[in-house]
Amino acid sequence: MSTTYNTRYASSPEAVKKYDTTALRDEFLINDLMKEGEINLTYTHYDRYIAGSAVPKSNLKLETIDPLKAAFFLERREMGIINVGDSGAVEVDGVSYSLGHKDALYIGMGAKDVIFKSDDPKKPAKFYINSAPAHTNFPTKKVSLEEANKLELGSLETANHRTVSQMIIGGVVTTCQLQMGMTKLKTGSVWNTMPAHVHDRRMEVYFYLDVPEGQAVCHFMGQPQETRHIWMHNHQAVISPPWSIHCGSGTSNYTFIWGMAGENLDYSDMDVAAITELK
Ligand SMILES: O=C[C@H](O)[C@@H](O)CC(=O)C(=O)O
Ligand SMILES: [Zn+2]
Repeated sequence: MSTTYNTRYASSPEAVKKYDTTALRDEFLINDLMKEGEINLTYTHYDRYIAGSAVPKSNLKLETIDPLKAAFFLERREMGIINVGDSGAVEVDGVSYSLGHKDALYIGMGAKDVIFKSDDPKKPAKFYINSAPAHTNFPTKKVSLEEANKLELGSLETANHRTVSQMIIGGVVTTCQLQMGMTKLKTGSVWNTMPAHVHDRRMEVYFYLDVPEGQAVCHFMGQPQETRHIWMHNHQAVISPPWSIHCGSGTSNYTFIWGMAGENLDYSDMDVAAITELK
């Protein structure tokens, strides 16, 4: 078996108020990503969203997992992939898409064979994977970082100057409900998604990368007036419930991949929490 998974159930905000550090990390932190020679996935009960990784030494074939009750993984799902490692390829029903560092691939519902490959097993590709239920097939498409829709947000004065690259999003690629992109903080800026927001219509998963050796990112979650934090290290992900803020501050600048699914495809559907009101 090259494809393994674990399950995370959904938590209510009332329950989460009482979680200690261990409970919070057990529920929301994904800390088993980017293991060489494996496809490992976390199946969440938040919009049935899946987050995981594939790091091929030799070719890794995506297998279906039990909770899908599907003949093949993408029978009723769509998938987004971003390569955060060295160059590789994803073969979809015999068509090979080469993905360099930070290239993305959207795979539409119905694709039967998905195979992850590294160009050089000594310098493997590291594919970060998100998947959501789908209702129809939209064409598979590669999106490079250059092709992404860019938003320049924040400022150095407020330590949140960053570039959001919307990679898998309407206008760039058509999806059923999946949206993914990458946000890079400029040197000297440490705060992502500040002012923070909730969007109760949509869940989100954050994957932190390019965190320099010896540095870390403190991820904030919870209702705006009941916040909690999770210390995150490079190549860890965190599940963000729809009722929760999701922002972070690092001990240096860093990059992260956000992915979401839910009720609508309107990226700007966010309920911003005033900074002065956070508790
Ligand atoms: O709902 C959108 C997601 O939280 C991210 O796109 C926000 C983000 O990257 C940022 O502001 O830094
Ligand atoms: Zn968000």
